[in-house]
Amino acid sequence: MTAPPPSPPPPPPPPKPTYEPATGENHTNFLTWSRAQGITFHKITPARFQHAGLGIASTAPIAGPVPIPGSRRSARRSEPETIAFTPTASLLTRENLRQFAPSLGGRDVRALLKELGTHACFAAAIAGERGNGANGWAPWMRVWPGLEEFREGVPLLWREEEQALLPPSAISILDSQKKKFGRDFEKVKKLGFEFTRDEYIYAWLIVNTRSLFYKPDTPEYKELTREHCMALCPFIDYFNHSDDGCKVELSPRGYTVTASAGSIPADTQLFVTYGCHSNDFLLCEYGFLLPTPSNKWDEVSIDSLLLPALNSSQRSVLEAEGFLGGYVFDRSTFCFRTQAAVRMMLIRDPEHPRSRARVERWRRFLVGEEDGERERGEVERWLLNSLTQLGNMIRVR
Ligand SMILES: C[S@@+](CC[C@H](N)C(=O)[O-])C[C@H]1O[C@@H](n2cnc3c(N)ncnc32)[C@H](O)[C@@H]1O
Repeated sequence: MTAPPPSPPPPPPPPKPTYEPATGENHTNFLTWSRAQGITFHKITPARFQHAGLGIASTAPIAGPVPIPGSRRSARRSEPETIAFTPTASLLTRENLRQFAPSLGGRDVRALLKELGTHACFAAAIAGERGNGANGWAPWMRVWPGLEEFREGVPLLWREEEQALLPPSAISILDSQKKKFGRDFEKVKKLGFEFTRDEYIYAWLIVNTRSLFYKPDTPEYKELTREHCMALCPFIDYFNHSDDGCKVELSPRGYTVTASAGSIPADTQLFVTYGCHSNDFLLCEYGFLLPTPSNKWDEVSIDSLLLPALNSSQRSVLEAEGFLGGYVFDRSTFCFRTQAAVRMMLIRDPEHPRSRARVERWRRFLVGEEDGERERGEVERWLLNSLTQLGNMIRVR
């Protein structure tokens, strides 16, 4: 008798998901609180991911807007499943600030919003309520990161010598953030709030990292500039960012999240998109970076190379045309502003009458009436040289 053939080896176990559902008491309480508020979520769970901290994972396949087979109109797509929904009444908005923050006491909330603006005012409300266990939104506040977690990622909280290691493009974002925070904290103190710097900066960063664009169709919001149109949104603020995330829609009922394209398999991290942001911006404003090739909005500022290379006459012509500063390159090309500046740099004295013809040609290039071929070689040499300089700076760091 011959021996039976050896049985095939068992199939390898499925790869272990790279997340653990967030099961701590604070998260469980928050989910119970959420359901009681009418917040709904399906086939997803808050989870901790390797390298990306807390976020949202799918626990089962989720249907997205897939093309309907046989449909004559190729644009017809199936209704996507609702992944998460947060009703308006649960948000932190300008309208319900008083309800959210009893600590504002007898203050005139309208006047406060006018004086401080939305960001600084929300931060004052949060700083005043964070320690209030009886606050109606307390279970939500308990799942937010703490100040120590912010210290790891957010440059605003780093020591000066750490901040100095950032590239110039990030330093300029950080500088404006420092100014904005400084102004807000000063105003808050003048209005008699007695927060420590740590208390206020924590709340200010919570607003900075967790707010959504919020512009309901009301007369008040028509008057507001974009930077003041924001709300904080329980549950939907669990979603991390990618450059291509789920769709988040605002209606008078609230915010709804659906898959933006195709369906989502189980055990996948779900993202939303915070905006078309470069890695410098994500790091300074949110405290994280996307891996380099995966951020389609990434760009590198070359202001620190280009601006010092312009003489005062070149700067003043560029300024007059609205082309001074804001020079970047992305994964495929240098921006048009850079073209404008480098081409201006080739005209040594643009305000002198003898340069008139060249400056006119430069202006025609700006409006697309001149192809710019004549200067192309010189422009490309300058740009190549600037890339080499940047490469050297990066290696030194
Ligand atoms: C609105 S919260 C998103 C959910 C979140 N992780 C939390 O703390 O609840 C925004 C923060 O999440 C983190 N974050 C968002 N997207 C990320 C990503 N793609 N990778 C790593 N961290 C991310 C950053 O710390 C950011 O400030």
